[in-house]
Amino acid sequence: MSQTNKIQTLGSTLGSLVKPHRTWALAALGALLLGSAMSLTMPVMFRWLIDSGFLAGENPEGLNSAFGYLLVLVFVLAMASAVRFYLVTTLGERISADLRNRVYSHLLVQRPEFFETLKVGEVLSRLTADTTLIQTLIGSSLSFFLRNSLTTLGGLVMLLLTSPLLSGAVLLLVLVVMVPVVILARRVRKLSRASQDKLADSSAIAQEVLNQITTVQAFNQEHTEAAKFTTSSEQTYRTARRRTINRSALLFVAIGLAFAGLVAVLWMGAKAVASGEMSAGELAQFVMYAAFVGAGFAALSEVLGEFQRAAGAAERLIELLNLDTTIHKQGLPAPAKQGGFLIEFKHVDFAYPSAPEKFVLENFNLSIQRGETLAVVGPSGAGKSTLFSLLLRWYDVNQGQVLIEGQALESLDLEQWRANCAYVAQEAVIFSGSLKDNVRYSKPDATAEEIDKAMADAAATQFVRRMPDGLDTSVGEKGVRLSGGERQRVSIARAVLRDAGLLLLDEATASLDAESEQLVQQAIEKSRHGRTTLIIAHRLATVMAADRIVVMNEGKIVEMGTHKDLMAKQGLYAKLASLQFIDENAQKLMANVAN
Ligand SMILES: Nc1ncnc2c1ncn2[C@@H]1O[C@H](COP(=O)(O)OP(=O)(O)OP(=O)(O)O)[C@@H](O)[C@H]1O
Repeated sequence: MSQTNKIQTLGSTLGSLVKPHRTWALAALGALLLGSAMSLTMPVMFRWLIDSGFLAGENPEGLNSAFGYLLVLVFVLAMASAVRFYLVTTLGERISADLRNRVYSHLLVQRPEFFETLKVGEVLSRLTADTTLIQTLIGSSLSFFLRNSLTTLGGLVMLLLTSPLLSGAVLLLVLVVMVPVVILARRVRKLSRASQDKLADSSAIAQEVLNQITTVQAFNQEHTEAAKFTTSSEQTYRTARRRTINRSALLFVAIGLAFAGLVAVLWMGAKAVASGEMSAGELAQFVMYAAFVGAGFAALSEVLGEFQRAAGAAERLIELLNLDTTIHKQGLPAPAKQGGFLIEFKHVDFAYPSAPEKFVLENFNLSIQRGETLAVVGPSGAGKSTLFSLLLRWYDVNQGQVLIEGQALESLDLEQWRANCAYVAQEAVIFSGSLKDNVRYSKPDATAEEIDKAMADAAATQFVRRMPDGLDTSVGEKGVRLSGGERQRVSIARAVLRDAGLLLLDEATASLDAESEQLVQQAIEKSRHGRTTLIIAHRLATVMAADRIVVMNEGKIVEMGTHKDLMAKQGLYAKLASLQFIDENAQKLMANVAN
């Protein structure tokens, strides 16, 4: 993006953010204008004081009222500044909260592929650090900039009115100061972006490691991980230092040149007073305005650095907000659940967007009847879970179609369609909160009876009874306080509670003991009536209970039929089944030995 485009996008983003709060922003602007006008009036007051005999001690009454006016001026200035500060800072907070909410809502509707390429830590850093920068920009830098621009501009006009010759000298000075400032500011901006990126990298590293802390500790990787983090944060530090060096240089140039010039102007002014070309009051007024202008430019150069950082942050946030990996959502009303759904995969080709060359499904065809329970088996990586990803529309097919009751899945209203699906992931997903919160995640308005029934169906009643606070027991982040099997039962209860027309179970019973598995099996058995159920399973017991079994290998269906048919075929299924039998026999043997 070119520099002008960047400023334009920053401007239009800021504009759209400020728009809903324009009354507030206008009030802030009013207070700012009033404050600046008061500041600019101050030197005139001083000139008047000096020239009307303040120095000579004449006219003591006039002196009293002049100081009285000055006091009023100071009071108005103080009030305007306080009001401006309140309005502007609050506006900054409001807008940064709006922006955070907007970015977060936008993130939540991104396709899963977005999160495959961008690390969660990085996203979080954008959500917090970058929005904070915008807050600083609106809540202080922008007002600082406006205030200083006004006093600088007003000061310049007043300088010209006071003494055109001396003003010429001051303007020359401004030009001399501006050139190095602009060059340095550009460098600061580049380094700012780099520094924010580096910070995001560090937080992405920390996020991943802290999420997997037990594995890190089990493999003694604490030192390696700490070293990785250190390397990353050292890079952040070095970039930040380079930025600070440049900003310091910026300050030196701006302040040094400005004040040196001021001294020169003062010298010229002193000579003018001595020769009677100027009154003492006029010189005082001139010097005050020149100080305004000098300090104004110095302040502007400083705030320019802030702008650059905020522009970097805004650029990244705009990038996020403009991302369009969202799924086209609106569409035809999804068909009503009438004893489940008729689902057809027709000539489906599919490759994950992150590996577009590798087709996970190729010319895949499958019809699933209304109310059918279909088991999907096959070796790891065969493409079983991918079928679920397509049915839940995390991804769309590359070729062919997925039809629901004869309608293309892509044409259906996504929210309505997903409301018809209940899904249990391969790895049970548990949120922090209570057991109850976790179960009713699928149906927030569920009654206590419905929750109890779902828990009972998922064979979870027993373990919940043993919990200190029953259903209100807090499970910890990601459910760390539950065992693997307990987590799985909670996520099954969640799916059962949804009472959806399509139930998708991805190895839902894998971490259950034999008894719980049997109980859940019975629950699935009970709940399969009136809905279409797809079960990905490795265990034979689960598979045998299905109406039909589909055997997949390398993205294709290689066999299909009942357990009996498939065993008779002596193909892949029979092979997988025999391995499973051996496995189960071995387990029984072990159990006998243990007893
Ligand atoms: N997000 C992804 N991006 C790229 N490739 C993926 C992604 N998810 C899965 N794959 C690949 O797609 C293929 C099928 O994966 P899938 O998860 O459907 O297999 P599966 O049959 O469910 O395996 P398992 O029994 O191990 O769960 C695998 O080769 C896998 O590496």
